[in-house]
Amino acid sequence: MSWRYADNNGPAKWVENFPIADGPRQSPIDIVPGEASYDAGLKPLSLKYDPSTCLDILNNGHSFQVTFVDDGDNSTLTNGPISGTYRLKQFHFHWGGSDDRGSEHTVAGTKYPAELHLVHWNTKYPNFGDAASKSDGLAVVGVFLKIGADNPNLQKVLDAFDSIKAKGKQTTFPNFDPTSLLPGSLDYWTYDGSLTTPPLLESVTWIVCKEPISVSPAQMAKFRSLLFSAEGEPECCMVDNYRPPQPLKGRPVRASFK
Ligand SMILES: Oc1ccc(S)c(O)c1
Ligand SMILES: [Zn+2]
Repeated sequence: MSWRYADNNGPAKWVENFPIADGPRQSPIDIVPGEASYDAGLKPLSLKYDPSTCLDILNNGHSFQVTFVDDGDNSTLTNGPISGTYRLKQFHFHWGGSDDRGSEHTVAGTKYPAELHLVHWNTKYPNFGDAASKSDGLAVVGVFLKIGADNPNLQKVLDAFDSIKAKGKQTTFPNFDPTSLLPGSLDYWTYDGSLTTPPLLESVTWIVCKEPISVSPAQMAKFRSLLFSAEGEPECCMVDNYRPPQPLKGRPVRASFK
Protein backbone atom coordinates (compact mmCIF):
# COMPACT_ATOMS: atom_id res chain seq x y z
CA MET A 1 0.00 0.00 0.00
CA SER A 2 1.52 3.32 -1.05
CA TRP A 3 0.64 5.55 1.88
CA ARG A 4 1.76 9.19 1.88
CA TYR A 5 0.61 12.51 3.32
CA ALA A 6 -1.79 13.87 0.69
CA ASP A 7 -5.59 14.05 1.08
CA ASN A 8 -6.13 10.81 -0.83
CA ASN A 9 -3.38 8.74 0.89
CA GLY A 10 -2.54 10.65 4.07
CA PRO A 11 -3.04 10.21 7.86
CA ALA A 12 -6.87 10.36 7.69
CA LYS A 13 -6.87 7.41 5.24
CA TRP A 14 -4.25 5.18 6.89
CA VAL A 15 -6.87 3.42 9.07
CA GLU A 16 -8.28 1.75 5.93
CA ASN A 17 -5.16 -0.41 5.56
CA PHE A 18 -3.80 -0.08 9.12
CA PRO A 19 -6.76 -0.30 11.55
CA ILE A 20 -4.35 0.16 14.49
CA ALA A 21 -4.40 3.83 13.44
CA ASP A 22 -7.41 4.09 15.80
CA GLY A 23 -5.64 2.08 18.54
CA PRO A 24 -5.17 2.85 22.25
CA ARG A 25 -1.53 4.01 22.12
CA GLN A 26 -1.05 5.97 18.90
CA SER A 27 1.52 8.72 18.26
CA PRO A 28 2.19 11.57 18.08
CA ILE A 29 0.34 13.41 20.86
CA ASP A 30 -0.04 16.96 22.06
CA ILE A 31 2.15 17.22 25.16
CA VAL A 32 0.56 19.50 27.78
CA PRO A 33 3.35 20.34 30.26
CA GLY A 34 0.88 21.25 33.02
CA GLU A 35 -0.70 17.79 32.78
CA ALA A 36 2.57 15.82 32.72
CA SER A 37 3.57 14.37 36.08
CA TYR A 38 7.15 14.80 37.29
CA ASP A 39 8.59 11.34 38.10
CA ALA A 40 11.67 11.50 40.37
CA GLY A 41 12.28 7.84 39.57
CA LEU A 42 13.07 8.63 35.92
CA LYS A 43 16.81 8.39 35.22
CA PRO A 44 18.77 10.72 32.92
CA LEU A 45 19.12 9.47 29.35
CA SER A 46 22.36 7.66 28.51
CA LEU A 47 23.00 8.09 24.80
CA LYS A 48 26.33 6.66 23.66
CA TYR A 49 26.83 6.86 19.89
CA ASP A 50 29.84 5.68 17.85
CA PRO A 51 30.18 7.68 14.59
CA SER A 52 31.94 4.71 12.95
CA THR A 53 28.60 2.85 12.98
CA CYS A 54 27.06 5.44 10.66
CA LEU A 55 26.43 3.79 7.28
CA ASP A 56 24.32 5.56 4.70
CA ILE A 57 21.58 8.09 3.96
CA LEU A 58 18.44 7.13 2.05
CA ASN A 59 15.35 8.83 0.59
CA ASN A 60 12.66 6.24 1.38
CA GLY A 61 9.84 8.17 -0.25
CA HIS A 62 8.30 9.52 2.95
CA SER A 63 11.36 10.95 4.73
CA PHE A 64 15.09 10.49 4.56
CA GLN A 65 16.90 8.34 7.05
CA VAL A 66 20.49 7.87 8.20
CA THR A 67 21.05 4.20 8.96
CA PHE A 68 23.53 2.67 11.43
CA VAL A 69 25.31 -0.67 11.79
CA ASP A 70 23.45 -2.32 14.66
CA ASP A 71 25.19 -5.72 14.96
CA GLY A 72 26.84 -4.64 18.24
CA ASP A 73 26.32 -2.34 21.23
CA ASN A 74 28.37 0.52 19.71
CA SER A 75 25.54 3.06 19.56
CA THR A 76 23.04 2.65 22.38
CA LEU A 77 20.35 4.21 24.54
CA THR A 78 20.19 3.08 28.16
CA ASN A 79 18.54 4.40 31.35
CA GLY A 80 15.95 7.16 30.99
CA PRO A 81 12.50 5.51 31.25
CA ILE A 82 13.67 2.21 29.77
CA SER A 83 15.32 -0.88 31.17
CA GLY A 84 17.98 -2.81 29.30
CA THR A 85 19.87 -1.72 26.21
CA TYR A 86 18.41 -0.32 23.01
CA ARG A 87 20.52 -0.03 19.83
CA LEU A 88 20.37 2.92 17.42
CA LYS A 89 19.00 1.75 14.06
CA GLN A 90 18.32 5.00 12.20
CA PHE A 91 17.34 8.60 12.53
CA HIS A 92 14.97 10.55 10.32
CA PHE A 93 12.94 13.75 10.37
CA HIS A 94 9.40 15.02 9.80
CA TRP A 95 8.88 18.59 8.59
CA GLY A 96 6.42 21.12 7.15
CA GLY A 97 5.88 23.04 3.92
CA SER A 98 6.38 26.27 5.90
CA ASP A 99 7.96 27.19 9.22
CA ASP A 100 4.61 27.26 11.08
CA ARG A 101 4.19 23.46 11.02
CA GLY A 102 6.09 20.20 10.58
CA SER A 103 6.60 18.59 13.99
CA GLU A 104 4.55 15.55 14.96
CA HIS A 105 4.43 16.05 18.70
CA THR A 106 3.18 19.47 19.76
CA VAL A 107 3.67 21.24 23.09
CA ALA A 108 0.46 22.81 24.43
CA GLY A 109 -0.62 23.08 20.78
CA THR A 110 2.65 24.62 19.59
CA LYS A 111 3.97 23.15 16.35
CA TYR A 112 7.67 23.29 15.51
CA PRO A 113 8.95 23.40 11.90
CA ALA A 114 10.50 19.94 12.17
CA GLU A 115 11.13 16.99 14.48
CA LEU A 116 14.07 14.54 14.63
CA HIS A 117 13.44 10.89 15.53
CA LEU A 118 16.32 8.70 16.73
CA VAL A 119 15.04 5.12 16.52
CA HIS A 120 16.40 2.43 18.87
CA TRP A 121 15.42 -1.25 19.34
CA ASN A 122 15.48 -3.42 22.47
CA THR A 123 18.35 -5.93 22.40
CA LYS A 124 16.23 -8.47 24.30
CA TYR A 125 14.91 -9.15 20.77
CA PRO A 126 17.09 -10.51 17.90
CA ASN A 127 16.66 -7.56 15.50
CA PHE A 128 14.77 -4.34 14.72
CA GLY A 129 11.99 -6.04 12.75
CA ASP A 130 11.19 -8.44 15.57
CA ALA A 131 11.43 -5.71 18.21
CA ALA A 132 9.08 -3.46 16.22
CA SER A 133 6.23 -5.90 16.91
CA LYS A 134 6.72 -5.93 20.74
CA SER A 135 5.15 -3.54 23.23
CA ASP A 136 8.60 -2.70 24.67
CA GLY A 137 10.48 -3.18 21.43
CA LEU A 138 11.39 0.36 20.38
CA ALA A 139 12.48 3.61 22.00
CA VAL A 140 12.42 6.78 19.90
CA VAL A 141 14.08 9.98 21.07
CA GLY A 142 12.29 13.00 19.60
CA VAL A 143 14.00 16.38 19.27
CA PHE A 144 12.19 19.53 18.09
CA LEU A 145 13.79 21.88 15.58
CA LYS A 146 13.16 25.60 16.15
CA ILE A 147 13.87 28.43 13.70
CA GLY A 148 17.03 30.27 14.70
CA ALA A 149 20.73 30.15 14.01
CA ASP A 150 22.19 27.99 11.28
CA ASN A 151 22.99 24.54 12.65
CA PRO A 152 26.41 23.41 11.31
CA ASN A 153 25.96 19.83 12.53
CA LEU A 154 22.62 19.53 10.76
CA GLN A 155 24.24 21.05 7.66
CA LYS A 156 26.44 17.95 7.30
CA VAL A 157 23.24 15.93 6.78
CA LEU A 158 21.69 18.49 4.41
CA ASP A 159 24.86 18.54 2.28
CA ALA A 160 24.12 14.93 1.29
CA PHE A 161 20.67 15.80 -0.12
CA ASP A 162 21.83 16.40 -3.69
CA SER A 163 22.62 12.66 -3.89
CA ILE A 164 19.25 11.49 -2.51
CA LYS A 165 16.78 13.96 -4.03
CA ALA A 166 14.38 11.34 -5.38
CA LYS A 167 12.64 8.37 -3.72
CA GLY A 168 14.89 5.30 -3.61
CA LYS A 169 18.18 7.21 -3.86
CA GLN A 170 20.85 6.21 -1.32
CA THR A 171 24.45 7.19 -0.72
CA THR A 172 27.19 6.42 1.77
CA PHE A 173 27.24 8.64 4.83
CA PRO A 174 30.25 7.74 7.01
CA ASN A 175 31.42 9.00 10.39
CA PHE A 176 28.49 11.14 11.43
CA ASP A 177 27.94 11.59 15.18
CA PRO A 178 24.22 11.91 16.00
CA THR A 179 25.21 13.29 19.42
CA SER A 180 25.83 16.54 17.55
CA LEU A 181 22.07 16.79 16.91
CA LEU A 182 21.09 16.59 20.60
CA PRO A 183 20.11 19.68 22.63
CA GLY A 184 22.20 20.86 25.59
CA SER A 185 19.61 19.64 28.09
CA LEU A 186 18.28 16.08 27.88
CA ASP A 187 15.20 16.85 30.03
CA TYR A 188 12.35 14.84 28.51
CA TRP A 189 8.71 13.83 28.52
CA THR A 190 7.94 10.12 28.11
CA TYR A 191 4.83 8.10 27.25
CA ASP A 192 3.88 4.82 25.55
CA GLY A 193 3.06 5.21 21.86
CA SER A 194 3.59 4.02 18.33
CA LEU A 195 5.39 4.53 15.05
CA THR A 196 3.92 7.65 13.46
CA THR A 197 4.05 6.10 10.01
CA PRO A 198 2.43 2.89 8.78
CA PRO A 199 2.44 0.16 10.07
CA LEU A 200 1.84 2.42 13.13
CA LEU A 201 3.01 -0.39 15.44
CA GLU A 202 2.31 0.24 19.16
CA SER A 203 5.82 -0.66 20.23
CA VAL A 204 7.44 2.70 21.01
CA THR A 205 8.51 4.17 24.32
CA TRP A 206 8.58 7.85 23.32
CA ILE A 207 11.22 10.10 24.85
CA VAL A 208 10.61 13.70 23.70
CA CYS A 209 13.24 16.29 24.63
CA LYS A 210 11.92 19.54 26.07
CA GLU A 211 14.73 21.67 24.57
CA PRO A 212 14.78 22.15 20.78
CA ILE A 213 17.83 22.40 18.54
CA SER A 214 18.15 25.26 16.04
CA VAL A 215 17.58 25.25 12.28
CA SER A 216 17.81 28.28 9.97
CA PRO A 217 15.13 29.21 7.43
CA ALA A 218 17.59 28.40 4.62
CA GLN A 219 18.19 24.97 6.12
CA MET A 220 14.44 24.36 6.32
CA ALA A 221 14.22 25.23 2.63
CA LYS A 222 16.83 22.53 1.97
CA PHE A 223 14.61 19.91 3.68
CA ARG A 224 11.85 20.93 1.28
CA SER A 225 14.06 20.33 -1.77
CA LEU A 226 13.72 16.55 -1.38
CA LEU A 227 11.08 14.70 -3.38
CA PHE A 228 8.41 12.17 -2.43
CA SER A 229 8.58 11.07 -6.08
CA ALA A 230 11.08 8.76 -7.79
CA GLU A 231 13.22 9.72 -10.80
CA GLY A 232 11.11 9.82 -13.93
CA GLU A 233 7.89 10.52 -12.00
CA PRO A 234 6.23 13.98 -11.84
CA GLU A 235 8.16 15.89 -9.17
CA CYS A 236 6.39 16.09 -5.79
CA CYS A 237 8.19 18.07 -3.04
CA MET A 238 8.74 16.20 0.22
CA VAL A 239 6.92 18.49 2.66
CA ASP A 240 4.31 18.08 5.41
CA ASN A 241 5.41 14.47 6.10
CA TYR A 242 4.01 14.64 9.63
CA ARG A 243 1.10 12.89 11.31
CA PRO A 244 -1.03 15.20 13.50
CA PRO A 245 -1.51 14.54 17.23
CA GLN A 246 -3.66 11.52 18.15
CA PRO A 247 -6.04 10.93 21.10
CA LEU A 248 -4.21 10.36 24.40
CA LYS A 249 -6.87 7.79 25.53
CA GLY A 250 -5.96 8.14 29.19
CA ARG A 251 -2.22 7.55 28.87
CA PRO A 252 0.04 9.12 31.49
CA VAL A 253 2.76 11.51 30.27
CA ARG A 254 5.69 11.74 32.68
CA ALA A 255 8.35 14.45 32.94
CA SER A 256 11.96 13.83 33.93
CA PHE A 257 12.19 17.43 35.19
CA LYS A 258 10.30 19.75 37.54
O1 LIG B 1 11.05 2.76 12.09
C1 LIG B 1 10.41 3.90 12.49
C2 LIG B 1 10.35 4.23 13.82
C3 LIG B 1 9.70 5.38 14.23
C4 LIG B 1 9.11 6.22 13.32
S1 LIG B 1 8.28 7.65 13.77
C5 LIG B 1 9.17 5.91 11.99
O2 LIG B 1 8.62 6.80 11.12
C6 LIG B 1 9.82 4.74 11.57
ZN1 LIG C 1 9.36 9.40 12.74
